[in-house]
Amino acid sequence: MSLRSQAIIRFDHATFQFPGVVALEDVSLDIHEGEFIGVIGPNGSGKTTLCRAVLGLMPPTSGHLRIFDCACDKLRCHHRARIGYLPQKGVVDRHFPVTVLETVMMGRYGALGLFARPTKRDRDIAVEALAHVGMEGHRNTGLGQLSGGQQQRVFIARALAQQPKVLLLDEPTTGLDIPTQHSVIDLVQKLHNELGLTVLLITHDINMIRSRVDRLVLLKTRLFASGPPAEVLKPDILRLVYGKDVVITAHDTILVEDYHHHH
Ligand SMILES: Nc1ncnc2c1ncn2[C@@H]1O[C@H](COP(=O)(O)OP(=O)(O)OP(=O)(O)O)[C@@H](O)[C@H]1O
Repeated sequence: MSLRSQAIIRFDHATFQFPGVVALEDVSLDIHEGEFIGVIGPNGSGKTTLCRAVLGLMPPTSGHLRIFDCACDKLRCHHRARIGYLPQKGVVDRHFPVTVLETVMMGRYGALGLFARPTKRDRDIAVEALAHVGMEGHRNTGLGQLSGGQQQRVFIARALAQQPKVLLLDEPTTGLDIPTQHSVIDLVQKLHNELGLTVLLITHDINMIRSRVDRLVLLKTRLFASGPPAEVLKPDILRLVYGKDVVITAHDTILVEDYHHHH
């Protein structure tokens, strides 16, 4: 058995519910070390729930979820600390008084405990994380002074400062212009290749990631399809999941109408 066949995240017939709502049902999914996985699906299909589950914020109501072969029913389980997380982007106040390096140092707090003083080693790890995202020259800049794309790089560095095995990104390109969206995804791909990170990337932008990921996971409350992009992105599968909202152009670009209009 090769190392690669070791599943580091394993959903086994796992169901996740909010009161009165099944958010994800009977999901069985093995995520292997070193995979680059894109998670797609329509509005309300359970993408964020999958993310919350992996972070330990939502235990399964039936079935099992194991992270690094641990059931991790405590949020503070050290296995969960090996998962670097980029939340959906909020708006950063231009005057919020925090520097780039201070932001990245927050990624060390899980390892430090909240009241321990960071050491030189913590600082070195944070600076190295900034170098990985090409922002080491901005360490003393105010976070609010940066462009949206630069802020995303800093938040990715904060996740890297955790020295994670897995990088979990929830809609990392939302609110960015198209060239910046590409540069953020390029960076994620580079980190995957160079650091050997396992990547779980949640996105609605199928075209942006289809040529980059090893595997697509298509959700619609259930795990509807999982496999290489060419196998998942078949017109009949897409029509079943997205219905009349999906248009596939002559150039094979996939357009999903109405995405996020409810937000
Ligand atoms: N806090 C909550 N309380 C109750 N129901 C919720 C809550 N959060 C999500 N849900 C429901 O769970 C289901 C899955 O939602 P989830 O947010 O995981 O989907 P999503 O694919 O991330 O959606 P989107 O693309 O719109 O962000 C939906 O039916 C949603 O209405």
